[in-house]
Amino acid sequence: MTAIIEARGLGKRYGRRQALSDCTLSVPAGRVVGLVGPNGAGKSTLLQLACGMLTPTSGSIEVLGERPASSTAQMARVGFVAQDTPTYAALSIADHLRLGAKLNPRWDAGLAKRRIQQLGLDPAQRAGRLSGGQRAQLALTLAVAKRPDLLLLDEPVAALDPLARRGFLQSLMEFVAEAEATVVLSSHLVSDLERVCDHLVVLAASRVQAVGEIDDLLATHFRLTTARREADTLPTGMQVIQANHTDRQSTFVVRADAAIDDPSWVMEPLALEDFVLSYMKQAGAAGADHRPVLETQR
Ligand SMILES: Nc1ncnc2c1ncn2[C@@H]1O[C@H](COP(=O)(O)OP(=O)(O)OP(=O)(O)O)[C@@H](O)[C@H]1O
Repeated sequence: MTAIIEARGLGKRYGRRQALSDCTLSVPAGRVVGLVGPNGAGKSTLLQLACGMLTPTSGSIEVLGERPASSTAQMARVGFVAQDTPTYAALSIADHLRLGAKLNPRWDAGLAKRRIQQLGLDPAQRAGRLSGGQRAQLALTLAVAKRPDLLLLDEPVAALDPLARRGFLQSLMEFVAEAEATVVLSSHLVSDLERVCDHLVVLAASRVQAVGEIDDLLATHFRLTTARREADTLPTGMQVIQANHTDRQSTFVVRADAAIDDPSWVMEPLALEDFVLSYMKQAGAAGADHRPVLETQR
């Protein structure tokens, strides 16, 4: 399977702060990949390394088979919207679209115009006068109209109201289906990621904690409940991600390839949000030296 992003032992250090450590992952073509993790986990750093705005301090990353931003041809195939959705305050929306057409060889003028119309935005309006959400929509329009093979979006829906968020995610899915593009988007909203993503990367404490197809991740993680007992009494082949105990009862989030055939255990599937939270908590408890615990690739 062709990998659109291939990172090996990737790391980024800002002075003494290690923002990303030992990140090894492979993003398959045609996927919508959710990047999730707590504040300061390294999500923006990873996205900026992927678009070539940052250079690694260790390891390597390849995007579309090349070092990021290594050629204009490659840059034309990658769209990136930074977290602060930068636009030019003094330029109008129409100016932004004209600039997009001049700078991007694969520019889709019809799509850009349609999107601005659908959003009810006035093309004559200066970007500096737009609300935060409207500015985000303009930045997203510019990125999509570039017709990239890879679209990197850093918290694209953070500034959007719930209706606009739903609309944006819908149009993102249509874009992916039509253009057969790969999208990586970071978000704190797991429910949004669940709606549009088929692949997930959990980053916490500057490391990849879990990565893989969402269906595979959920098929191999469970919540186990039983009368109080310690984790080392669990059946073999189970990896404990998180353990909680009350006086009478123990609950474990585990990774397991098969169900337990023992009536003293209640084994339930895990919701995606609980899956993400379990890995985030585990990373928090283990501290910054924690090693990646799971890699599931098809
Ligand atoms: N330019 C910088 N200089 C120094 N430290 C930085 C810089 N940019 C990021 N960091 C640090 O690197 C770490 C990772 O930051 P990053 O912005 O990648 O996290 P994030 O997961 O995107 O966070 P958030 O969800 O809050 O946007 C943080 O500890 C942050 O303080």
